[in-house]
Amino acid sequence: MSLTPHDTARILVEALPYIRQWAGKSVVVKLGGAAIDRDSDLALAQDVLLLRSVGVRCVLVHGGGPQVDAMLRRVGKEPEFKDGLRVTDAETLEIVRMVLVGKINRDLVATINGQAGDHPVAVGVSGEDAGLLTVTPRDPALGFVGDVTAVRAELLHRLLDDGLTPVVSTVGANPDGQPFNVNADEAARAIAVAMEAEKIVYLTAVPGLLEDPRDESTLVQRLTSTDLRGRLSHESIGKGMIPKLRACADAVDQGVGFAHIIDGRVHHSLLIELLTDHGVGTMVTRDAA
Ligand SMILES: Nc1ncnc2c1ncn2[C@@H]1O[C@H](COP(=O)(O)OP(=O)(O)O)[C@@H](O)[C@H]1O
Ligand SMILES: CC(=O)N[C@@H](CCC(=O)OP(=O)(O)O)C(=O)O
Repeated sequence: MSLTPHDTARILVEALPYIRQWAGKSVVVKLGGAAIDRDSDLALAQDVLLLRSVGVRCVLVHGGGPQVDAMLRRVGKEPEFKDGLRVTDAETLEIVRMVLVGKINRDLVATINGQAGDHPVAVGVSGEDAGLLTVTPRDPALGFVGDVTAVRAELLHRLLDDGLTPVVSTVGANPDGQPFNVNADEAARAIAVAMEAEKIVYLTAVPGLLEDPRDESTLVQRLTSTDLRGRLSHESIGKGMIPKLRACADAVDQGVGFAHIIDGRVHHSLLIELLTDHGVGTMVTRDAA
C-alpha cells in the first residue's frame, strides 16, 4: 500500500506535538548487542538522524555482549559471568575493547554517517576518551570490571551543541588511565543521569519486560520504579533483564523523566516511541510524589 502525498502530510502533522515536546531535550538510546543487526541498525540510524534534525539531542550508547562472546570463543576462551557481569581478565579486556570500540562503535558510526548524506554527524567516543567515564573497580573476582563514578557529561553536550551525534562505547578508565569493562545498561544510565536526560530508551531483542519471558503477549506496558524494584527478585526475570530493569528504576529515581525498554528488532521502534502516540514496549516512571 503506497501513501498519497496527503497521507504523508498528515503523518508529519501528527508528529508535530511530539516534535515540540522533545525538541531541545536529551535522549539517551542504548542499543544492546542482542539487538544489533545490519537492517535494524540502518533503520535506527535513520531514526537518530531524523530526531536530530528536529532538535532532539540524541546520544547513542551501545553494548555488544554476544559479539564479545563470539570473539572470545574464536580465540578459544569460554565467556564467564558472575551475576550477569563478565569476568574480565587482561586478555578479555583487550577483546572487549577490540569488539566494542574497534568494531561495533566503528560500524555504527559508519552506518549513521552513511545515511547522513553530505553532512556526516556521528562521532565515536569511548568512555576512556577525555575522562568521559571514570570508574572504580567493582570486585576483584571480576577482574577489570568497573562501576562508573563520574561522567563528563559536558563533553557530550558540547558535541551535541555542535550538531554532532555521539556514539559511545562503554569502556571506562580509572584515574590512572587503566581501562575497565562496564556493563552497558549501567553506563547508559549513568550517562543519562549526568546529562539530565529526559528519556532513556533501551533497545533490546524482546518487546519489553514480559510477565512470562516465553510469551510475548505478556508485555508489561507501564510500571513505576517501586513496582519494578519489587519484581527484580521474581523468578520470571532472567539474567539479561536484571541490569536493564535496575538501570531503568535507578534512572527515573535519579531524575531521568522516563525509561523505556523497547524492541530493537522492530524497525523504527525508536521513532514510534518518541513521535507517535503508539506506546511501544515497557515504560518506567517515577512514583507519583
Ligand atoms: N521477564 C523477562 N522479560 C523480557 N526479557 C527477559 C526476561 N527475563 C529474561 N529476559 C531476557 O533478557 C534479554 C535481554 O537482555 P540481554 O540479552 O542482556 O540484552 P541486551 O544485549 O539488549 O542488553 C532478553 O533477550 C530475554 O531473553
Ligand atoms: C562488565 C560487563 O559485563 N560488560 C559487558 C559490556 C557489554 C554489554 O553490556 O553489552 P550488552 O548491552 O549487549 O549486554 C560485557 O562485557 O558483555
